[in-house]
Formats: sequence, structure tokens, C-alpha cells
Amino acid sequence: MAAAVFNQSIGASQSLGHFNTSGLHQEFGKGSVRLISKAFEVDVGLSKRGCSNSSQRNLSIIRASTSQTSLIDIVSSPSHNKSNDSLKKSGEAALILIRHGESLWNEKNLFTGCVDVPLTKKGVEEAIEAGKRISNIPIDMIYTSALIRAQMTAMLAMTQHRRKKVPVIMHNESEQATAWSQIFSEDTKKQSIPVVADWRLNERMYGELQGLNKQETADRYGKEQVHEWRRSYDVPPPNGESLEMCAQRAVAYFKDQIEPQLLAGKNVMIAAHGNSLRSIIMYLDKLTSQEVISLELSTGIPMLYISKEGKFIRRGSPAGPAEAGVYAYTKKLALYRQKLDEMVH
Ligand SMILES: O=C(O)[C@@H](CO)OP(=O)(O)O
Repeated sequence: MAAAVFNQSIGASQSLGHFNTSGLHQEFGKGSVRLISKAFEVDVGLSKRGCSNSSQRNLSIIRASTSQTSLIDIVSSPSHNKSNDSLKKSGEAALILIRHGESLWNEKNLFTGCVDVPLTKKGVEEAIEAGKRISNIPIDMIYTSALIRAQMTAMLAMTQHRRKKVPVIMHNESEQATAWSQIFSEDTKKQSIPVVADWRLNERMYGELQGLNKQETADRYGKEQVHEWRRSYDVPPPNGESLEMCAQRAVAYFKDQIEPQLLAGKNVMIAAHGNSLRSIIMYLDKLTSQEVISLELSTGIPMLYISKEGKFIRRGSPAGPAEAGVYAYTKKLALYRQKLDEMVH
């Protein structure tokens, strides 16, 4: 049931430019976005932008060169910015999920799984369009899979973000990689967004179906069998991962690495894949193994959740950057957007 509703909301967002506005009145009452007190600060990085003088800058350089802080430490540090502390206490954060844009093997209708193929031109455009839709939503951390189609999607989407922070891929695969990718300015770190790429967010491993044409496979093994391999919870494709197996690593990664960030008030975007995201959505929406069968995700459509006090509230898909409703879901989102507007005007 829940899965079917979710399908509808994704479908609606594509065809009609709609999104779920059910939270609007609960959180705010009608039309109150503009009435919120300006004293309520969001993303202090915004108000600090461009305000550092040279002595502050010199200090930052000294601190950076004598300390071991990484970009992730800066973003995760509770003392990183004071006004954000009060927001963190509210335990509220935005979570954006986005399936990568169309890949060259989506276009050819081939099972892809963990084969690392890039986006098509249409996929690039979808990622840019997705970026426009979320361009007013705060993002402090980005998680992607280890696969280029998810990483391209995240990076292309970020080219549209109004905050203009720079996404920076973290390289912790070896001590040398960590040392060689250090940033030696605290100010520059604050204007950066760490991007963590991890294989546990990869597409499900499709086993011996990888590289096969989906239609030809259905013709050969039967539509039902192929549907079971593609959408069932616990039936793995030959020598591949079932959704359940994919969930064991993707949801575990979400719980271990991403949820603590959200609980600390960090706004997170995850760019990943049809099935790794289905498994995460199953966890967020508490779907049953029956309900998840009908959950389909379109390429390049961002989905917004609000994480609040350990709960996840699905807010559908933002239809466009100028849509008022989505920013009124929480004070934090409304004020973040207001700040961005003030920066521009
Ligand atoms: O081929 C794949 O890796 C996936 C996603 O494109 O396919 P399906 O939708 O069949 O799970």
C-alpha cells in the first residue's frame, strides 16, 4: 500500500510537477513561510560568507597546518558553527535521495548492476534538472556509490545549487591518498561539501545477468521469472544479490554512517541506484517485503525526507526550485531558502 502511494507520488511529480504537501499545514499553517523571524539562523556559513579578513585567514592557515582536521571533521564538528547548534538540538535534517540519471546501459536496456558505465546525454540533463529542483535545499554531506553514474549525477546536480559550495570527493583509500588530498584553509573547507563514495551504496550485483538485454532475458526465461529476479525481495538473480542481500550492506551503511550525520543535524544527499535506494526506502518507510515489489524509482528524480527525532518523514519530490511548499515543511528549510534569496537580492 505504502509502496503504491509512493509510486504515485513519484509519477505525479514527473508528469504534473506535483509533490506531497501534506506536511505544510501541520508544520506552519497556511502561507507563513515569509513570516518567520529572521533571528532564527540557519546555515551560518551563509552569513559568514566573504566576511573573513586577512588576519582571520592567516590564523585559519596556521590552524589548518598544525591540526589534523579533515573536511569531514569540519563539517561534523559540533563547534563548527554556533547558530547551527540550536538547530541540531531540534534533531532535524533534510535527506535527499536521488537515483542516477539515465546510463548508457539503461538506454540499451541491459542489466547493469555493478558494471561501471557513465550517463547518457539525457542522463546528464536529468541530473542537472534534479539539481535545479533541490537548489534551495541545504546539503552538508553527499554520499554516493563507488560507481561513476551516481557520482556524475551528484556532481552535475550540485552545479545548480544556489549555495555554491564545492563538492569535494574524499580519498581515504590509503594514508597517502588522505594526506595528498588535504585542504589547508579552514575557510575553503567551510565552503566545501564532503562527498563520500562507498561501494556499499552500489547497485545490487546482478550476477550472470550483467550485460544481458532485459527483453531478451525475459523472452528466454519468461516474464515472471525475470520480474522475480528484478523486483522480489529475497530471490537472487543467478550468482547475484537479492534485494535482501543488497539491503544487508546498503541499509547497514545507511544506519552506521549516514543516520548519525542526520541525527547530528547534517543535511544529506545520497546519489545511488534503483535497488540500493529501494532497500534504503524500504527501511525509511518501513515497507514490507511484499510492498517493496511494486516500488519503482525513476532516473534523476530527487526525493526529499525530513529526519526528525530518529523518524523519517517522506516529503515527496520537489517539483522546482521556486516551489513554495517544499520549503515550508520545516522552519529550517524555509529559513535556509530565505537566506539564499537575501544573498542574491
Ligand atoms: O540493470 C540494473 O542494474 C537495474 C537498474 O537499472 O535494473 P533493474 O531496474 O532491472 O533492477
